[in-house]
Amino acid sequence: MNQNIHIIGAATTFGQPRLGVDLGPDAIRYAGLDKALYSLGYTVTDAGDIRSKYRVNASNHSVKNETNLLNYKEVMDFSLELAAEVDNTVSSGHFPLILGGDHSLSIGSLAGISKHYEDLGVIWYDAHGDLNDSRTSPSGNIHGMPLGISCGVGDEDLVNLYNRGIKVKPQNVVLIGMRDLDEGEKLYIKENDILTFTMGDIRAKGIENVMKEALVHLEGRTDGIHLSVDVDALDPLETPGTGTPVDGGLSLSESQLAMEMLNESERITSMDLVEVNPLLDEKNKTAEKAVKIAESLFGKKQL
Ligand SMILES: NC(=[NH2+])NCCC[C@H](N)C(=O)O
Ligand SMILES: [Mn+2]
Ligand SMILES: [Mn+2]
Repeated sequence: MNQNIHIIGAATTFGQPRLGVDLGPDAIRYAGLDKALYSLGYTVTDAGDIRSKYRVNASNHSVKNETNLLNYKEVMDFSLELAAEVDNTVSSGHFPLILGGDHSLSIGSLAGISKHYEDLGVIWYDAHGDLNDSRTSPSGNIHGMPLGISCGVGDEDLVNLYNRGIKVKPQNVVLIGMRDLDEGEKLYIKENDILTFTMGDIRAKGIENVMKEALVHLEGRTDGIHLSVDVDALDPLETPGTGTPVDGGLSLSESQLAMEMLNESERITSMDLVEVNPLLDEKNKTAEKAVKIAESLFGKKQL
């Protein structure tokens, strides 16, 4: 694992309608992220937050429009800024650890990271596929679209953001924790043969076998792996402070085992940790879980 971690706060809320997810990066910091990483021996720097230049208020946020891409301009501008910061982070040899913020931030993080890899792999640890486009999205919320956009589907300017072309090949993607896929997403997964582990698969095979299969699939075909963790992959009993919770999710201990295995693989080269919304949380419990997940990814062992 890269010993130099650069934390980037991606304080965006425009990808979805619940106010407060832009406070996620500080909630994760206050839950003790940097101390946890220092104790594991890493050098940690923190860029502070990238924050939209657009003011957020209850009435201008997520107003329905005819394109079914809510807050399009806000998401576009934010993504460009984040992509540049992430690109510089990788160029300077650091591991980018991007704290969200809603999941639309992955448009920017993947745009910045993918510049540095021929065949970037992506592990999408989430209840959702985030593979919608404006036609298939039931909500118009762009946080339901970042993986689709990064795979080249949807609005041309978002697809070509920061550097032209597709950022991630669908065959280099693994979905883990799926339990709330929209019809269009299911179709896309089948048509593109995306390796997908639903909660049913995880219950049947166990998380250990799932992670092994995921790593075997990405071995050989990828030259780096980006891990995108949406805290709603975990069960809402574990992580209540998130905007689109779905029952029947992963436990903390399963997630810790998954992260430990990723640490041991030494293949993970960047990470997003997203959708922590402290305004929906109980005493910052969700941010504390996010820190535990990061600790396990960066090598904390139970024994
Ligand atoms: N990153 C997330 N939490 N995404 C939730 C997406 C929910 C739903 N599939 C939608 O597109 O609106
Ligand atoms: Mn999700
Ligand atoms: Mn997500």
